[in-house]
Amino acid sequence: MPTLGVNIDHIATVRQARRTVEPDPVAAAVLVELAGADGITAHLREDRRHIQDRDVEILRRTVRTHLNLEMAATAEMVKIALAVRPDYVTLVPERREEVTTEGGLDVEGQLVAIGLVVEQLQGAGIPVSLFVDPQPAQLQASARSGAKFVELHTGRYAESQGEAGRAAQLRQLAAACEEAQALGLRVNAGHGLTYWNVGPVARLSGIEELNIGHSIIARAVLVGLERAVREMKQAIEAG
Ligand SMILES: CC(=O)[C@@H](O)[C@H](O)COP(=O)(O)O
Ligand SMILES: NCC(=O)COP(=O)(O)O
Repeated sequence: MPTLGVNIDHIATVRQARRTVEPDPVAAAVLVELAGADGITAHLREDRRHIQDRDVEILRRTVRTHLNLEMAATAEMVKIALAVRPDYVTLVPERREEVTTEGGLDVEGQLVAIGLVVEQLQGAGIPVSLFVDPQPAQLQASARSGAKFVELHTGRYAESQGEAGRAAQLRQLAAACEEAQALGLRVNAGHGLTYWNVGPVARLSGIEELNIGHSIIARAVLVGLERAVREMKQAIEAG
């Protein structure tokens, strides 16, 4: 059964809508952990559209479970990660004009650059996860990069239409889980997972952690964080 990492980016989205101080993602992380989350994920984007540097610095001092810092593979972000020292880093692709993360990292095409970032972070004792599409070439390149983890991008599964489409995407994710483990990679998964589609992904063999954000925060707006987190844990356990 995978653990649950809650991505609190969109607590910060509400705050940034007025460029004010509330709701505070740091306070949200405390409530999320009290509700039973197994980890906190925060994505410090280069454009700072939601999570701010201050959030990450304080989260490092307050998170009691584990802190996953999502970031682009840039010198600026490496410097921040080496200073903050999250429990692990997930390298994700970023484009300023994107609404949210679109595809996975092109590890195959950027193997040298990504490998250097992996070496810098893991050399400093910070494990690295690579956010990749569930494709053999990307998994093989991820293993060559030296990264400890991959996080399988579940966006295409989440957006798939109809039973046949979902089943096809799930088969691809299952095959990717198997190949990643055979390559010696540890496996997480995330993006676009909801209360309604998380079950089949939670049942895939070998996934250690599901990173879920938008769907939980969207429900929390209506019913509160504690219930939203608890119900996502239940949805994962129900499988
Ligand atoms: C990589 C991924 O799918 C998310 O963790 C990422 O944080 C999405 O970006 P936004 O939170 O800015 O939508
Ligand atoms: N890496 C996936 C993540 O942290 C959350 O993605 P989403 O659930 O907000 O789509």
